[in-house]
Amino acid sequence: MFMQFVTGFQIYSSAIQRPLWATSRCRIRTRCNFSNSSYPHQVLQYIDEECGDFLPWLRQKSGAEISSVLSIGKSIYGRSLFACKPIQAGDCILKVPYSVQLAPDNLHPSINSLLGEDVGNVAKLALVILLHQRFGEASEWAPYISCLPRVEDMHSTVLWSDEELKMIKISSLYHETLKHKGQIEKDFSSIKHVLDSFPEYFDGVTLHEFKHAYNLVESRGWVSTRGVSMIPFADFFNHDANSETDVLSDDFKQVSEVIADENYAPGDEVLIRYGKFSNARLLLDFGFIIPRNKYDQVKVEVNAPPNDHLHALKLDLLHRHTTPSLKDVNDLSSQENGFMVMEVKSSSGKGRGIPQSLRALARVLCCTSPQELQDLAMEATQNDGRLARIPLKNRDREVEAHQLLHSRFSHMIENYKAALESLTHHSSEKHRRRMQLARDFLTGELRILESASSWLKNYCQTLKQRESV
Ligand SMILES: C[S@@+](CC[C@H](N)C(=O)[O-])C[C@H]1O[C@@H](n2cnc3c(N)ncnc32)[C@H](O)[C@@H]1O
Repeated sequence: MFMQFVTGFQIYSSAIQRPLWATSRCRIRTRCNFSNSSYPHQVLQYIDEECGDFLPWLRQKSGAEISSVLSIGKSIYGRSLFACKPIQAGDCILKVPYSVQLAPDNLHPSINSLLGEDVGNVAKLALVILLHQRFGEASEWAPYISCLPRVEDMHSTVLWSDEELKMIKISSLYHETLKHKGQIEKDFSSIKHVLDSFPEYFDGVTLHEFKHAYNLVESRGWVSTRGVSMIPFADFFNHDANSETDVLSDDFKQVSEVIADENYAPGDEVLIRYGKFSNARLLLDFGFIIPRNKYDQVKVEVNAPPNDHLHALKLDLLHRHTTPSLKDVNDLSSQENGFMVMEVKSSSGKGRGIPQSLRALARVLCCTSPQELQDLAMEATQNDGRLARIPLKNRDREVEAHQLLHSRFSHMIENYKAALESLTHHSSEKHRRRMQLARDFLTGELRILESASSWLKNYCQTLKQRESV
């Protein structure tokens, strides 16, 4: 649930030897809107006033220079980091010692000792944040805590009301969100007795406040050797799916570092990649989506019809062949009863984006006799053990299998269109923003479904044409 965080000295060493070609890639850059005067003046104009004392405080607390090339500003993504001096690819642009990172071990032992084993690191770190929020100006972390966003400005779906969540009911993200909300509520119940034991610190903490702290951790924390860590300053980086820049951790030197993956001019917003995340994942954990996100994927469910007289045989066959090798090479794996579908770039290409395992399932579901099923089992044994991975010899049946998928996709497309049409104007600013997020999110998933549907339609037509020749 966090941005990916590469740990270990070895990975760190290889990261700074990044090949030079990485610097010439084309990527999205956000520039601040400066006037025409020279850049040092412009950069100074752009410094985020609210964070004026933040970097000097962090420098003093750590006893080390954090960054001499980045300054804190604001972009359309909220608080952001900008180059204030020229940066070359390969430069180390930021170093944050572990000693000034917040982690679950910052929780006082008297509180920690009361927590059960079932309480995870995110909940523990959320408690650390709650504690320092309560201390206010008296907290030694106040300059950092005061820079964290207010709950009203965060839009992760775990913070959406039941009414708002209905807008995305059509997507698997709806159920993912409910599951995640359930986990947060469970964690809150598990720590409630600790909150009650320390009324001087936690008096009146509500589930809503806990959720806020929990989502602060999920949207800004990195998995680390300390479990999960909040890395002040590094968590002002915004996300760009095309960036190759990660936050790296060197356990030997006890420091987190960022190495630039390309050149930046003063005034450029410096962006990193949190991970290769779909929009569902971005919206659940971070509260935003990326239009035309190249890592986007939609969960599609296809079930065996229970009234099929071969139902039991088919399930048995599928069960016997559901081994780890069913995973597709491109990691488009089958997930429980769902399949993750990505955009199919060309309707006349190979159909990359539709998992092979989904097409295999459709081939099995279309069999009408035990003999056909046996033939598939035999073919799998003679090949690599995977079931129905090659087109069926019976071309009609191959068309039928893909028509079955096509009708499933068409049905989903109709439902997505209806869901999009039902999103009507709303008056409150927060709700309007979330409605726009829902609209953009569903539009992205619809685009994927339509691309897969066009490919399936084209595949069936091509097979039929070959048959009639
Ligand atoms: C790690 S914080 C980055 C700093 C943040 N902008 C701030 O104001 O403190 C992650 C949050 O930044 C915002 N964000 C980051 N990248 C974004 C992007 N590409 N588009 C929109 N919002 C983004 C989202 O609100 C996300 O939850």
